[in-house]
Amino acid sequence: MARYALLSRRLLASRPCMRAATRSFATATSSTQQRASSDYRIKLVEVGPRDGLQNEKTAIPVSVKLDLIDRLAKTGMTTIEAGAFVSPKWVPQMAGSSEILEHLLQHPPTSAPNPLTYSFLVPNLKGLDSAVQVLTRYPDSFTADPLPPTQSKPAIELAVFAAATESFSRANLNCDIATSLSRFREVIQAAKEPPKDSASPPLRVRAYISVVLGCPFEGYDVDPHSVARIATALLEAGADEIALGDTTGMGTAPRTQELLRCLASAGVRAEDLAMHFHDTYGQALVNTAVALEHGIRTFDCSVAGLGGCPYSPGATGNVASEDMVYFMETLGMDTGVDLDGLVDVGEWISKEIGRGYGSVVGRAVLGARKRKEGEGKS
Ligand SMILES: CC(C)(COP(=O)([O-])OP(=O)([O-])OC[C@H]1O[C@@H](n2cnc3c(N)ncnc32)[C@H](O)[C@@H]1OP(=O)([O-])[O-])[C@@H](O)C(=O)NCCC(=O)NCCSC(=O)C[C@@](C)(O)CC(=O)[O-]
Repeated sequence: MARYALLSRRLLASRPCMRAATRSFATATSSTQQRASSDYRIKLVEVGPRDGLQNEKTAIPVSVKLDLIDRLAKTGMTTIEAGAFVSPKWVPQMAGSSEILEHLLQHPPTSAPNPLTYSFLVPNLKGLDSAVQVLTRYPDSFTADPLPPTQSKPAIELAVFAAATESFSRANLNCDIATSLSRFREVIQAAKEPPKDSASPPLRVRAYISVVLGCPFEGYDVDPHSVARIATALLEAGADEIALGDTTGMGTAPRTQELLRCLASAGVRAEDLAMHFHDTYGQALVNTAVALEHGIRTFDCSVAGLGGCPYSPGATGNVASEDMVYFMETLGMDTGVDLDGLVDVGEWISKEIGRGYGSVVGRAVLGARKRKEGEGKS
């Protein structure tokens, strides 16, 4: 009963937003007046330090991860996924996440141009407990909501991660979807309603749903209605945002559209959604365009196109942040991110972890810089 009451409330509340969603982004221009409108403002979630690095085979020192986070913050990125409180047996690369959180709280951002949020994955109460142990040692060093950069205090956000198929849920979380949802309900409730004597404020919780457009084990036919049911369950549990993960990069424009229409019919508002596209088949920006048309304004991306889930065989990196920023800015959307600075970070981290530079835009910007230098010399 409560579920239906909540759904109908969401459905009614979603009307203005759905009208905005149908307005075409193709008419966007970069005039100051239009860019000031929130419809043209894009929130990018930089997942490089977590999703970008979790699948790397050689151990990356915490100092490099911290350097990466710091450099990304300076480009204007407002939300940075900084680590994951998951089992180190499952994902060894995320083992230093407590250290990372502790360092970020001890060293507040001093030169980030925008309010900053650091996000951390938690798969269960044990992960939440590990995060809270650090947070309670520094109760005055963070907030739940982003503050102006002058306040030099980051916001901390947590993220749970469900899956749209049973096979992926078992591979990634070692449990079925129903069990994962009941665990996440507990995590979300504990994060949002900390005990009265706790030093931690209620925290914002994002909820991922992986493999929404294709599963490495079950193929392309992921039922959008199942995704809508899981999204609704997570929102009803108190999640602040649903991040739809095209983990395998199998998503196409028509199927992205079908999925988003199905979610809208189920009463899930565009403003409660974020898109997390991997670029395995080069469709991430096309699918991003479809999501923009649906009114979605929050997008995940990873510097230098790093990334991949260890439990999604064959999937490659997230859409590169450099490509995303360039794409958005050419549409007249405002990301608040300095593309040149981002390319410097992308080039640096690629060298640091011994990979080729995986951003098409990044390589083009570097090429243009080189040509300009050549012209200057001749
Ligand atoms: C959920 C579990 C832990 C279940 O794994 P399990 O083996 O069923 O857990 P368990 O409760 O039976 O515990 C087994 C051991 O793990 C420990 N343990 C248990 N929980 C934790 C914890 N939080 N932190 C640290 N240690 C933990 C626990 O203490 C115990 O240790 P032992 O007694 O053997 O020494 C495991 O499956 C896991 O860690 N999975 C995470 C996998 C992962 O991180 N995947 C990548 C992130 S998701 C992703 O990339 C997709 C995304 C978000 O980017 C979106 C997209 O692209 O789709």
